[in-house]
Amino acid sequence: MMCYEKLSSDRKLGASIGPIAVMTFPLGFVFSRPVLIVADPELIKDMNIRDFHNFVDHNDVKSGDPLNDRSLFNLMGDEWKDKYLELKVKNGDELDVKRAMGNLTMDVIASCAFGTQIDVHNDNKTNEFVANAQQITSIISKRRSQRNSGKHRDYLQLIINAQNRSADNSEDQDIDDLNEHIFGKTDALKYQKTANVVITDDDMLATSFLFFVAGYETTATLLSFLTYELAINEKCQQKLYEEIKAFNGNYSYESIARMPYLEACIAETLRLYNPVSAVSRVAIDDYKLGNTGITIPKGMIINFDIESIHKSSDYHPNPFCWDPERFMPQNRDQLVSGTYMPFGTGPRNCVGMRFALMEAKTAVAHLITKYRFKRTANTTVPLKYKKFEFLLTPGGIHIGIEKR
Ligand code: HEM
Repeated sequence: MMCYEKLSSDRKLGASIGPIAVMTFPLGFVFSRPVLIVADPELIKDMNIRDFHNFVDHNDVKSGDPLNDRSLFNLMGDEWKDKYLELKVKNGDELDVKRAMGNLTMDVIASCAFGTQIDVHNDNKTNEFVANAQQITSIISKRRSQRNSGKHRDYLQLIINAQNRSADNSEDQDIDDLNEHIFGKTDALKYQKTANVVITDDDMLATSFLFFVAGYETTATLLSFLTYELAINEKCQQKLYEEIKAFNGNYSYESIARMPYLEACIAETLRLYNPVSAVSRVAIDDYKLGNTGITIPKGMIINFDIESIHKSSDYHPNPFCWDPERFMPQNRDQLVSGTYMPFGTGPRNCVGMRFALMEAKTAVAHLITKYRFKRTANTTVPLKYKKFEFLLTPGGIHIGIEKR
């Protein structure tokens, strides 16, 4: 098993400062406001679950552009809660791994979020969606430039029209009644009918944009790091292959849920290579920070330092070692509660978590059935990272691939 120090120097910060720190300029300031860094699992749990009501919002990074300001990430307080529920309810050659996985996750997000069938790998020159997405979704920028020109002729307009119709359309009522007949009445449905949430065109654009940005790169990164680890850890790859092969190509939702080693490989990859190193909140009111004697003033920005906790030997023995065994059912009782949160924690954690996990597991099941990944002379061990990226980004992952 390979074990080595993988943090790039700019991500080592939290690990070296202890569980709580107010950082000084320039590192600990966001737009001239001081930031409290918290890397204590108990405090993070308290603040994100028990006292969530005081830390509902992310740091306000409003720019005046509705595409940014109306995205789920930037909604505040009750507005966020309404939107959140809405989404919950609807809700042999060498391989350049990062590129291949990016192609795959772009196909998936284009299909699931935008209802558009594309094939990035084979059609990246002529396909309009791909061409636009490569410049960060010009579907949306095109719309922005045509803001006052009435209705648009694109997929987003279809969704907006459908939503507007549903307010007074009896067909939707029929679907709800049918569901109630089969499953019985639910509070969620009652809430949906009375909440009277208004979704504007800007809300839909912002959400589409965020789903693309949040759903494409993160999952591509997870798949890239996992493929890399499988290539350099042959025994783990073989164990995974044998587990998946036993399902004879049946990778239904139910089958995927019965693959503990696949689950463990993904969980361990998200521990060691969590794409999002920290998440932030803003204190709605003054707040006593556990038994530290510190009171956080209203309006202070807090950064929950996920990276330090994932890499702390206090919680994860041999933290720089990629070892899926720690997430196998028989070993899970050794995990310390609250020390694993690649998707954040509490009511405002990642809304796309289940989608991302199912996408990644299904992709790996299909890939590993057909291909074997191998370390080559060009495979960089240990990996190098790009600095100052928002997500943890490898400098380049090159591995060998051969048909089984
Ligand atoms: C491996 C894949 C992914 C990882 C590691 C990840 C991680 C995260 C994290 C850490 C947050 C911040 C949570 C917090 O503030 O507590 C977040 C938020 C979010 N993610 Fe993900 N994510 C992934 C995939 C996705 C996908 C596939 C989608 C959508 C299709 C998505 C949509 C979102 C949205 C909309 C938010 C903002 C939620 C809010 O503010 O209420 N993510 N994600």
